[in-house]
Amino acid sequence: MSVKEKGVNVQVLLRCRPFSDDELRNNAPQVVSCNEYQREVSVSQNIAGKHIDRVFVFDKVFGPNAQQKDLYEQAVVPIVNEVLEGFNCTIFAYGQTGTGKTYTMEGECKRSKGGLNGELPPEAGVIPRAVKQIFDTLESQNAEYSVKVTFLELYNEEITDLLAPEDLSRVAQEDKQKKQLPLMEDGKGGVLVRGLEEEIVTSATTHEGEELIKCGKLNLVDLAGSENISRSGAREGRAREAGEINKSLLTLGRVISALVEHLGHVPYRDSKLTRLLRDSLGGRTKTCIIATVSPAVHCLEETLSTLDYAHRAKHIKNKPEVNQKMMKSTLIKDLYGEIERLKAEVYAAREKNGVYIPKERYYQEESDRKAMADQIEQMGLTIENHQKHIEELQAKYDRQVEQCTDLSSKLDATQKDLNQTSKLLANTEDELKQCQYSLKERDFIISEQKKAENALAHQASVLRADLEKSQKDNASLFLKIAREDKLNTDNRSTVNCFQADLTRQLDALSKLLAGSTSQQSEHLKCVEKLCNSFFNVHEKAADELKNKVSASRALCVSHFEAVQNVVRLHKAGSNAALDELSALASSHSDSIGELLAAEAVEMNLVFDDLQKTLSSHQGEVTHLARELRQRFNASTEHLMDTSESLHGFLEKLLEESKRLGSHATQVDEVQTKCIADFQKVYEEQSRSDSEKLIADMTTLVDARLGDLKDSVIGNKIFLDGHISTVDGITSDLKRKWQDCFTQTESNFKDNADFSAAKHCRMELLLQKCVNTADTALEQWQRTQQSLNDMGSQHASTIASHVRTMSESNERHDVEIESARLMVERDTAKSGEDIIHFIDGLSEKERASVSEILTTARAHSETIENLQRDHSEQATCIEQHATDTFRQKYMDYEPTGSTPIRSEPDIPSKGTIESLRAMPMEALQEEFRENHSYESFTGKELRPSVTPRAPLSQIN
Ligand SMILES: Nc1ncnc2c1ncn2[C@@H]1O[C@H](COP(=O)(O)OP(=O)(O)OP(=O)(O)O)[C@@H](O)[C@H]1O
Repeated sequence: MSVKEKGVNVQVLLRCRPFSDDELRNNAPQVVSCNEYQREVSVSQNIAGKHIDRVFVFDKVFGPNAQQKDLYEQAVVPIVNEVLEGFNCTIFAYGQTGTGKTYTMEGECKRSKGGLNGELPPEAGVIPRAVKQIFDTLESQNAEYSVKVTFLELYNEEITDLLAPEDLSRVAQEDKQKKQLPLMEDGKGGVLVRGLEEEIVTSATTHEGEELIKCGKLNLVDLAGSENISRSGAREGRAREAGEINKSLLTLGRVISALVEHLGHVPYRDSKLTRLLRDSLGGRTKTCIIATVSPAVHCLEETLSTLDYAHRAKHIKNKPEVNQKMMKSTLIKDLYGEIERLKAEVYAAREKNGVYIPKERYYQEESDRKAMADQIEQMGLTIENHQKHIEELQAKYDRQVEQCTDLSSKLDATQKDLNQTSKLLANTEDELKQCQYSLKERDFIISEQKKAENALAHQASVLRADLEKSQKDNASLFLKIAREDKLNTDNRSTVNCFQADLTRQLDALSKLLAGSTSQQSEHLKCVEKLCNSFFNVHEKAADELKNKVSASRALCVSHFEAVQNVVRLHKAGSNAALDELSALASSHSDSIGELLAAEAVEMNLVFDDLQKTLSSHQGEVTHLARELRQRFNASTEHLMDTSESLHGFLEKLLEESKRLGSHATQVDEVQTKCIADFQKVYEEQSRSDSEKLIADMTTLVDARLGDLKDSVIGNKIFLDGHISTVDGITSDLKRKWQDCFTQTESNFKDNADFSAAKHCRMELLLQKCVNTADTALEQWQRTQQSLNDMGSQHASTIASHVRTMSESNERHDVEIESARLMVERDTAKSGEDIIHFIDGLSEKERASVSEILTTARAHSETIENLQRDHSEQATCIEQHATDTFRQKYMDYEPTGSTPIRSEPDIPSKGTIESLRAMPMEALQEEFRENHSYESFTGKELRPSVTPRAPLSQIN
């Protein structure tokens, strides 16, 4: 497998800063020590009185004494070279606040003066050095190049362009929103910051030669402090800031975990930082993390956390690729495209007629917009329906109002008619009263006449008695009193005069009576006519009234029915609306429930995931601890084995030494034997060969043998010494080994204790995490339950409300119905009452009118009778008086006895005149004085039905 396929691990460097002045002043103990050669960082800890060291190995380690230049040359130069080769590279600093991230990345150029010949000051950090290297290299290559720089700040999840023109950066705080730059997918799996200022730093003169263009990118990132948010002093106002920073760093941690553990889903999208660094973490960029720590004890916890974090990040594998080299023409084409796009953007920005948003958000917003449009359409339809309904109701209401107005105008007209009729009735009643008054007046006059007639009759009878007495006296004196003839003649003439006078009077009376009677008859006729006309008018008015009342009743009924229909419609409408509301509420509640259920499922998944992760972590930690222990045990065993094998080896060595000793002895023996054999052979040969030569040879051999013997002995002595030395060394080694073994064993035990303690601690932490997750789950379930309860409560409240409303509608309907029935009944009753009343009134009037007519007729008859009787009586009186006078005065014979002259008591003319009835006007005057018209009531006006006696007895 090639490197490209396998991937390259993220390079992790560790830099520990020197003690700060404060820390030095406070004599802060050192807990971090760096071994740059071994690339190790060890952290000393004292846990429960035990001293424990933790060691981390990184790709490179820079201790407190490491200079900026050292770090740059050892770690960054190769990276910048790779950038110049066409790779994309990222260097980011990670660590607690105040541990030197900015110092490492930027350095302290401002404080320090630059060196000669454009040399950077020794305090200059990675960024200025990298920039210088890039330009130096490009210049030295004498190549055509172009360098662009972008400088952005990611703060509170908001990206700000630090290269934006100054006037823009000076805008008010509220305008800052506009300046925030959106992060967008570039469509090639990467991200770009839309609208980020690109500064072209410098460009060498153009050389038309090479057609291929290399392109490399270097990202230099200075992260925020990695410490706990609670300790960063983030309170209240800064909570969001802390939260957002924390979110970025937490997401970065999660991304690293996901990459290290090869999880399927890497949550790059959860923060802008991870979106920006996406290609640097598990992508095609070469990445170098510079972890910075403090040596002081008070930062221990954060230091350990940073070390753990950085150590984990070591396992991230990136697959760096050289950026595609492109043809100049293609690049120019691309650049033209880019220019066009930028032009469009500038135009849109200038005209403010364009908006740029991420694709996902666009699609999301598009779908939201569609859903909202549908909803709005539906709502529009509902509103339209409601509007129509309202319009219908309004039209009905208007019609009802119109009908009501019509009815009220009709009612007014009827009222007016009724008033007129009432007036007419009152007038007619007045006229009737007047008539009745006149009748009474006439009755009174007639009774007065009767009284006068009676008085006259009485006077006439008195007169007759006196006359009879006088006639008797005169008859007795007739004879004697001749002289009284003259007187008698006078008497007769007086009587004749009286008779004539009486006749004249009676004639006048008769004439008066006849006139009065005819006047009365005329009057009565007039009354009758009036009564008839009144009756007709009244009947007509009553009929009309009756019709009007019936019509008004029918109208009322129809009106009530219409109202009831409206009410029914309204009720149906409101019931439908209420049903709709209820359905809507329940659907809302259902949708909330569904949403919650969906959310719950998702949350449960998340929690399950979390729990699984935690339990897998727990299992892994346990496994790790077990493995660690096993490894400890294995290494202990291995050590034991090694020591035993070393023992065996040493013993073998001893044995070998001993064997060497015995071998030397054997050699010695063999040598001795060999010498003896040689001597023997020599002696045998010496007997046969030249003696001198043999003697010489013998001497030589002897000497040689002596030498050999000496050397063998020396060898043996040396070997013995060597064996004893080896023996000493071995036993020494054995002892030392024993010591070392004991020491290692105790170390292992310590380590095992430490790891057990850590294991316990981790288990505790994991348990806490699990508990937290459980609590969160419970909390979530409780929230869900309460939300569900709330939803159903809400729905039931709405339903009960709807029920109450519909019940009240029903009640209202029933009430309206009963009211309608009651009104209808009352109206019918009152109409009938009116009709009955009018009928009764008409009946009464008819009766009274007929009674009037009867009375008038009787009256007229009586008057006629009176007139007839009167004329008969008058004739009779006249006749009787004439007969009586003629008889008395012609048949008178003297008796011879002259009675005593007596003066007849003849009423005087004045007396007789006083008996005359008063003139009509005087009688009317008297009647009116005694009976005022105002106090006059119809009941008293019943005319006397007893016919008055005619003036029959006057004479
Ligand atoms: N290696 C170093 N050698 C000398 N001084 C250092 C070193 N590292 C850091 N310092 C000093 O420590 C102080 C804090 O460093 P710096 O501001 O770079 O920390 P930081 O991690 O960037 O903090 P923050 O997260 O708040 O930005 C500075 O005064 C800096 O000069």
